[in-house]
Amino acid sequence: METVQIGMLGLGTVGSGVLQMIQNNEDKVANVTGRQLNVKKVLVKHPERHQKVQGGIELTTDIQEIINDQEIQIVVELIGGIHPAKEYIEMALRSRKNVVTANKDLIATYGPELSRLAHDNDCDLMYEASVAGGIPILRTINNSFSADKITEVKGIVNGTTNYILTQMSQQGWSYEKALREAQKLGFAEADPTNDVTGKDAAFKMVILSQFAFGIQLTINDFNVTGIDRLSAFDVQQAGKFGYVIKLVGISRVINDGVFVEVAPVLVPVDHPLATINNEYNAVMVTGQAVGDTLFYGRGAGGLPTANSVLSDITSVTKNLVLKTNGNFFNNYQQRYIPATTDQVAYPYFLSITMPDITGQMLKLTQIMTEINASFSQITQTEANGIARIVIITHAMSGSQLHEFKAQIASEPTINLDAAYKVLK
Ligand SMILES: NC(=O)C1=CN([C@@H]2O[C@H](COP(=O)(O)OP(=O)(O)OC[C@H]3O[C@@H](n4cnc5c(N)ncnc54)[C@H](OP(=O)(O)O)[C@@H]3O)[C@@H](O)[C@H]2O)C=CC1
Ligand SMILES: N[C@@H](CC=O)C(=O)O
Ligand code: NA
Repeated sequence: METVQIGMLGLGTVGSGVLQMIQNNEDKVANVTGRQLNVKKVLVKHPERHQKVQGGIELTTDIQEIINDQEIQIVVELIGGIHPAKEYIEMALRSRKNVVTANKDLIATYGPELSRLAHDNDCDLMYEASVAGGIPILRTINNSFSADKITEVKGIVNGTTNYILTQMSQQGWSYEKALREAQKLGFAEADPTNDVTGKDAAFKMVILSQFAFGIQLTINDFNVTGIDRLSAFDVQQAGKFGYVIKLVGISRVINDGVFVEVAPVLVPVDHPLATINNEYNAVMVTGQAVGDTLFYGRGAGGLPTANSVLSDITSVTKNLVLKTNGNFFNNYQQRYIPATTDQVAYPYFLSITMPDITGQMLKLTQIMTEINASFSQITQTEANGIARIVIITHAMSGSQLHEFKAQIASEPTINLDAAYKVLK
């Protein structure tokens, strides 16, 4: 049987998982593709850390060793970040090597440009692992929703933050302890800033929006809020109202436009997304014909992510056999029109502090009345002369919320500490 030679860039959490899977599952891959897979060379930064690597694999710190190797037909990029991953992928594609990557930062930022370069060189560029780790979501949207009109894609697409929120609420762990553990388990990015600030989830929503709606956008086109400023008080209060707070990405068609956001939102305890815990992710895709569908699985971790990388490697291998490399991974294209804030309506959870003195509550009620918004539920707790008011509103538009924030900002004694959407 012929062998397909692979060059891998990076041998961390995901790279090690890919190596393990290729070595353990070679029979099945050979059965499915008619080819043997062999990892010939691996690019690393610190070769001294990888001395135990077996199977005749050559370690290198020089990318040219892989680019100039005529036998290597597939380059698997698992370094992460924009540079030098982008330059390495470009070099590989220009040398007519197919590329598989798990790099959402890069694909969300330069995906269309790199896909064009791949196409121009008759190469594949596939990135199933870039969204929701082990959940096979991109190929599913591409293949199985090819005719249905998708109206919404929403879900939990960052494993690290979902792990942190779960441990904080179920084990009472501090934010710092939960983050440290997520790093130890290999869920977090090398620098976890993008995880906790919502940027990693935002990259994934950019890619999901490309597949679901055909639109090209960047993370600068929509609001992104992470969990780094979420207070334990708000998590507790949400619980008392019957909600859990999850970091959710939403991409939703409204009239002719698309509304996209990543933020902590209140999810009713009986909603499917409320039951997604730890590093698990879930993506809910709603189609006009099919209605709601839900895809669930591990969103981070070596082996689950490696499974998605291997699904791309086997697809590329099948294309090599059939000589059909060079098609776009996603070829749905539509113009992107952002939905305007007055079109987007949700109930809100508003967390407010004010001095515990007469007249304050009246002011708050007057502001709500002036902007034509109303309360659905409200609680007040007090400590040290400060009243903490938590409100769940009826649905209000983004413009009403904006006006509410402006009016509260002009009241020196009333502070709006948090405003989160509430899912229905
Ligand atoms: N971890 C996860 O659960 C998931 C990760 N991803 C994505 O997969 C990719 C890899 O992530 P992960 O495995 O966690 O990352 P790690 O930090 O665990 O591994 C990165 C690897 O890349 C190597 N590397 C880094 N910089 C360079 C460089 N300049 N030149 C050569 N080698 C370099 C490192 O080498 P050395 O070991 O020698 O230092 C290391 O082996 C990222 O894009 C990430 O976003 C996607 C889904 C899930
Ligand atoms: N850091 C990411 C890894 C997968 O994409 C996450 O926690 O989801
Ligand atoms: Na995936």
